[in-house]
Formats: sequence, C-alpha cells, structure tokens
Amino acid sequence: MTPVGSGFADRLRSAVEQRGRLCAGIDPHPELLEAWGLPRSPDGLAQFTDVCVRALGPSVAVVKPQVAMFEEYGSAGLAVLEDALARLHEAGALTLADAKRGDIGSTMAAYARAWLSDGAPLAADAVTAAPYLGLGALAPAVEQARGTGRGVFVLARTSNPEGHAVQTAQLAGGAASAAGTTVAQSIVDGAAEDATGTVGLVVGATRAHGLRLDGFAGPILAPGLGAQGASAADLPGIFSGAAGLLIPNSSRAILRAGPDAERVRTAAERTRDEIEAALR
Ligand SMILES: O=c1ccn([C@@H]2O[C@H](COP(=O)(O)O)[C@@H](O)[C@H]2O)c(=O)[nH]1
Repeated sequence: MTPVGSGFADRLRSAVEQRGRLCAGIDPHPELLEAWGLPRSPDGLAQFTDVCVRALGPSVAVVKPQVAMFEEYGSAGLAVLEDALARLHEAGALTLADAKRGDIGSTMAAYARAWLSDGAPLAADAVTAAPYLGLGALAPAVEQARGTGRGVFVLARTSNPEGHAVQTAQLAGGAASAAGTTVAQSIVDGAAEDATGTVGLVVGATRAHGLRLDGFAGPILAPGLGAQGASAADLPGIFSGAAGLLIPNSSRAILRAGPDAERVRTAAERTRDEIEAALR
C-alpha cells in the first residue's frame, strides 16, 4: 500500500537521494541465461531473476524488469515477475515495469489496473507507455498512477535508430502553435502539462535528441548506457538544459557481470557512481 500523500515524484526523489541516479534493468536475454550457465526455461528465468533481485534490490534506486522477457515464458514467466516485483519493493527499490503499454482509453484503464493499482499481482511503482494512440489515450493510466503514488513513463525519443523517422516527423495542421513541432516534442510538451511528477518521459541517451526539455519538470528515463553505446560522460551534453530528474538506465552491461550477485551489485554501483560523477 502506498503511503497517503506520497506522490511518485517525492518517492523517486527520495530513492535517488538515498541510492543515487540509476535505473538498472532485469533483462533475461537468452544469451545472458546461457552465459550464466542457466537453462532457457522458467526455472532458469527464476534463478536469473533471483540473482538480480538480491543484487539490485537493496542498493539501486529504480529497477526495471523488461516485461517481454518474462512474457516469453507464459504464465510461469509472469509468476517470476510477480515475485520479483514484490521482493524488489520489500528491498526498498522502486520498480518500473517496462511493458510499453498503449491502447484506447478504455483498454488503458485495464492496463492501469494491472500495473498501477494497490494489491494487483503485477503492481509496480511505474510503467512505461507508448503514446502512439494519442497521449490523451493514456489518461486512465496517468489518473490511476496519480491516485496511487505511481508513475507513467511515456516514450518520447527512444534510444534505437529505427524510432528516428516517426519521432522527428513534423505535426501538420491542427492548432497553429503545434504545426511544425515534431511528434517527440509534442509528447514532451503534452507531458509537461502534468504538474505532479506522475508523468515521466523516455528519452534515449544514445544521441542528440533535438528536444526542448527545459519546460518539463518530471522524471526522464534515459536508456542506452552500456550495451547501446552511450556512456555516463555523454549525459551532461545530451541532457544539458533538461529540467527534470534524469534517471539513466543500463541493463545488459551490468548483467554481464553475473551470475555472482555480488559482482552484479558491484557493476551496478560502479555505473551509478560514474553517472553521479558525470552529472555532479
Ligand atoms: O528507448 C528505449 C526505451 C526502452 N529501452 C529498454 O531499456 C533496456 C535497455 O537495455 P540495455 O541492455 O541497456 O540495452 C531494454 O529493456 C529496452 O527495451 C531502450 O533500450 N530504449
């Protein structure tokens, strides 16, 4: 149960003050299972996830399980994810379910109940959402998150090269002020209308994003460190002028330190220290 009066922005700020700026991923890629000497099965997934929970739960501010890699194993995979979300929460980490949900409003309400409601089996502290059915269609999730002290991170400018064309396309027609704005900037500007810190953005750290982020005060998840080529040293340049709290993400580069939980923890803490030193 989320304490009354404690919104997501406050909870995230407090976690970051105590643990530093890092979102570490739990991404059980088949090649990582193999490298860790684990079978590609629900049992291998459970062992992999257990190491990640023990390594990251007590020391990392935000832990982001990649939902697709649990769904791959059907109901057995979701059971592992449920258990991990509960244990991470008990260990004091904020959980961000990287589910990238996005649908019409009535269906978004069901996704909101699934990921963002107290007592739901898959309840997380935040979820990622795709705005391509319209930012407004995400409103049920945002309202649910706001009411329960949780967050919704909306994809604005993703870290992968394939997102470039659609995200940098210019809006046509409509309100005169919106014409000529990129799709990604319109997501940023729409998200900025939330004044409570419930809505976060996803902006990749892999290259210049071309966005004006000075008017957005919410949290910014920045994936792309490590395996996708970005480094902590890139962050100050790429996010110069950003007003929101930056939460850089790294997944595979940290997990490659396994299967020993202590080594995974050390890798995560090293990454966090590099981020903190770069953003000081
Ligand atoms: O723009 C985005 C949005 C989400 N992701 C997710 O973050 C992790 C990155 O993993 P690495 O191993 O550090 O590359 C992964 O779960 C992606 O689905 C992203 O990379 N970019």
